[in-house]
Amino acid sequence: MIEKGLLIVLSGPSGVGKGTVRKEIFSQENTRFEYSISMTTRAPREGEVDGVDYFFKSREEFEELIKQGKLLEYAEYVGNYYGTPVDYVRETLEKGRDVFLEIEVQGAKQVREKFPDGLFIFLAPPSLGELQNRIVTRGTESEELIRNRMNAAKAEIEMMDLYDYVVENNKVEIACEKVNSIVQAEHCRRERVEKRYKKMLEVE
Ligand SMILES: Nc1nc2c(ncn2[C@@H]2O[C@H](COP(=O)(O)OP(=O)(O)O)[C@@H](O)[C@H]2O)c(=O)[nH]1
Ligand SMILES: Nc1ncnc2c1ncn2[C@@H]1O[C@H](COP(=O)(O)OP(=O)(O)O)[C@@H](O)[C@H]1O
Repeated sequence: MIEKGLLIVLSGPSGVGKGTVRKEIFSQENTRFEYSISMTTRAPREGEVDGVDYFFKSREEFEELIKQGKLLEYAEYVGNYYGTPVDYVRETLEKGRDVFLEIEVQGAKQVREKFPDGLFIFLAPPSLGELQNRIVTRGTESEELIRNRMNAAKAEIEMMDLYDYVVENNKVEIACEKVNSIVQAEHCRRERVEKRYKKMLEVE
């Protein structure tokens, strides 16, 4: 019986705009997803608040969380750990609410193994050239890191096949609309399956 919330995973290569799209979706008043705040060992940036943007942890604390099985997935990304708190995700889904994860591709692969029923959306760049432009204009990376990111991006783009949907992030508003439509369509599909299932049980 399908009665739990939907686990929505938005992923894609570094610099494609995952954070931008996620923030835009959550700034919309009618958003009904619950955003899962990640744990990280990276230092807070100016303006970031513990428990709002991330739960900021030391390396020791993070490794303890891994040991205790408190993370649904985790990955090391540019020298820092990032991970999703498993209890929050499971409890929120149990309440019938949709949970939204915005994570990099290694983590998304782990979630796919644990939640094959989740809805996996790959955010793709319009082109590799545009991806490089975005990483460069963001201005947070050195030249060497940009080269590393571009090499990693090619491998990340090949992982697109593991996803249910690919959304091109050309215009942020349009990418958000597409993500919202995909989620809505998935809910309708699941309701239909559930109705059919109930009917089948009535007949037996
Ligand atoms: N695997 C995994 N990746 C995460 C998690 N939270 C954030 N990320 C990803 O980590 C990467 C770096 O995030 P951040 O340091 O905030 O920098 P950003 O590149 O400005 O988004 C981004 O690709 C995020 O999508 C998480 O819980 N698990
Ligand atoms: N649709 C878009 N068009 C142009 N620039 C974008 C778009 N989406 C994001 N960006 C810019 O690209 C850069 C990377 O976006 P970001 O959200 O940090 O990516 P990610 O979280 O995937 O690493 C940022 O400077 C952001 O403003």
